[in-house]
Amino acid sequence: MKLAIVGTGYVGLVTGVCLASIGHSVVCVDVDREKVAQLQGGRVPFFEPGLDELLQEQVHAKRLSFTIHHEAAFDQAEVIIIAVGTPQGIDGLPDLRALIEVARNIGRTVNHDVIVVIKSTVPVGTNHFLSQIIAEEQCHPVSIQMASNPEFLREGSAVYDTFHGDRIVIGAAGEGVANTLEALYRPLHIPFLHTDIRSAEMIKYASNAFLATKISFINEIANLCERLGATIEDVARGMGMDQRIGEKFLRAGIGYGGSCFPKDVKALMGMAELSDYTFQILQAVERVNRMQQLRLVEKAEKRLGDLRGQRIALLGLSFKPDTDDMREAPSLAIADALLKRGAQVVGYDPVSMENARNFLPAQIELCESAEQALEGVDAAFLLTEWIEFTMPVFALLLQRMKVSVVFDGRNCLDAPALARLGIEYHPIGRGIDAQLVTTSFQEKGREP
Ligand SMILES: NC(=O)c1ccc[n+]([C@@H]2O[C@H](COP(=O)([O-])OP(=O)(O)OC[C@H]3O[C@@H](n4cnc5c(N)ncnc54)[C@H](O)[C@@H]3O)[C@@H](O)[C@H]2O)c1
Ligand SMILES: O=c1ccn([C@@H]2O[C@H](COP(=O)(O)OP(=O)(O)O[C@H]3O[C@H](CO)[C@@H](O)[C@H](O)[C@H]3O)[C@@H](O)[C@H]2O)c(=O)[nH]1
Repeated sequence: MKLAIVGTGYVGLVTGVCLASIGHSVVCVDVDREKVAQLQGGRVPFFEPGLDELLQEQVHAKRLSFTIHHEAAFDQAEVIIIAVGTPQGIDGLPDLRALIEVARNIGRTVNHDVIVVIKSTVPVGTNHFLSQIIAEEQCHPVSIQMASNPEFLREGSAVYDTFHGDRIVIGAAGEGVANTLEALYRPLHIPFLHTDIRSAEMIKYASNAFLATKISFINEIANLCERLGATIEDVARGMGMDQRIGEKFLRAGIGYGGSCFPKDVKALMGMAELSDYTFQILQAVERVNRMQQLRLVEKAEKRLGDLRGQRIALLGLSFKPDTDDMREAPSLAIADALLKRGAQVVGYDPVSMENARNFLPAQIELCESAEQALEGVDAAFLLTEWIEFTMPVFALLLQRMKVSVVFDGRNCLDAPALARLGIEYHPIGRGIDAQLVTTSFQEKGREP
């Protein structure tokens, strides 16, 4: 099938490359000239495991090409997949300007029958809204049919997720459109779910909001484990073994970040508000997440006292491992809170140093290696569970650099190994002194 993909970000590029690899002929278009030039040169403009090799293979096989010209991409395309950004707008709802521009371009340019698929995450009703814009701009008497096909890939495992997704959701008004899209994705052997367009749009937000809820929930349980002398990993394992709960997304830590959860939770609350409905659970999910991002700072203040002048290393800056994406990374809120308290902050990330420079305040010293970042620090904060930090050799590095206190926001370090090396370790959600807990219950006149 001949496809045009609009937007070559994490979603558009991965989708384009993967669809080319199952035999489709794909032209990707983006307004960012520099990005397109890099892609034409065979280079992926961001870090995503496995994408470079696959991209080069598909370009070489002449199934994949890149352009800045919409008309060239749309020419002969049977399906146009839109994957441009929908960042958070001023009112909490997504900013749809890029999508509107693409819809206008489609209306003005397309001179043959086509299916337009919205893959970007968009508020319920956006497909309908965009189809009106296309119709208003339409210059040729052709059939332009819309479909919603939300994307569920995760950054850092985007290629794997595209080939091994749990479901492909196709929201369409007619059977013809749904059948064409099913044929497009059939080689992936992923189960399909056919719905109406609005339900497909809602599935995306409901899924992300539910996952964010799971994270805030387990983080609150972790906070309680600390106070009641339980261990969050054991608790999460015990919960996850119940298949109705499931083991995934129960990792406690310093909260969720990234370009999706924070923005999509806000958007769903915004949609609720516009419908005169208050989404109370999500208000709490957001509040808990904001609080959770600062847990390590609180712990450090409790342990080290006034943080003014104390030198603190932030290890891992991206919002999760295996990506260089810094959007809404917890490291940003943590760096900010430490600076406000007068700490001297240094940072290191194995991959996202270039992006980190653009996102973090200039006062933060960025280092070329973990070793450099750990030089003379009073404490280290582990913020992203990159594999290099979880290797046994990293604990030895901490010892060699004479780091005496470590606050682990991802519970990814080996506590007994650190104890053997004489390093004080503060993870999230592991109650350390159940005796204290008993005392406090008794003080309140209650037997635990
Ligand atoms: N990043 C993810 O993991 C992920 C996963 C699922 C869904 N989503 C959703 O998919 C959408 C895209 O996300 P992303 O992270 O890939 O965004 P991104 O910011 O990485 O990329 C968006 C791309 O669109 C391009 N663009 C903007 N206006 C354009 C136009 N008029 N014509 C052509 N290209 C244009 C930009 O230059 C950019 O390259 C968003 O709605 C997001 O919520 C993202
Ligand atoms: O148990 C967990 C799982 C995740 N996280 C955090 O949650 C955030 C998001 O992680 P993840 O979901 O793995 O990454 P994303 O790339 O943001 O992917 C989410 O957002 C995408 C964009 O909408 C969706 O497509 C994906 O299905 C959805 O998982 C990160 O900060 C993680 O550290 C936790 O704190 N605990």
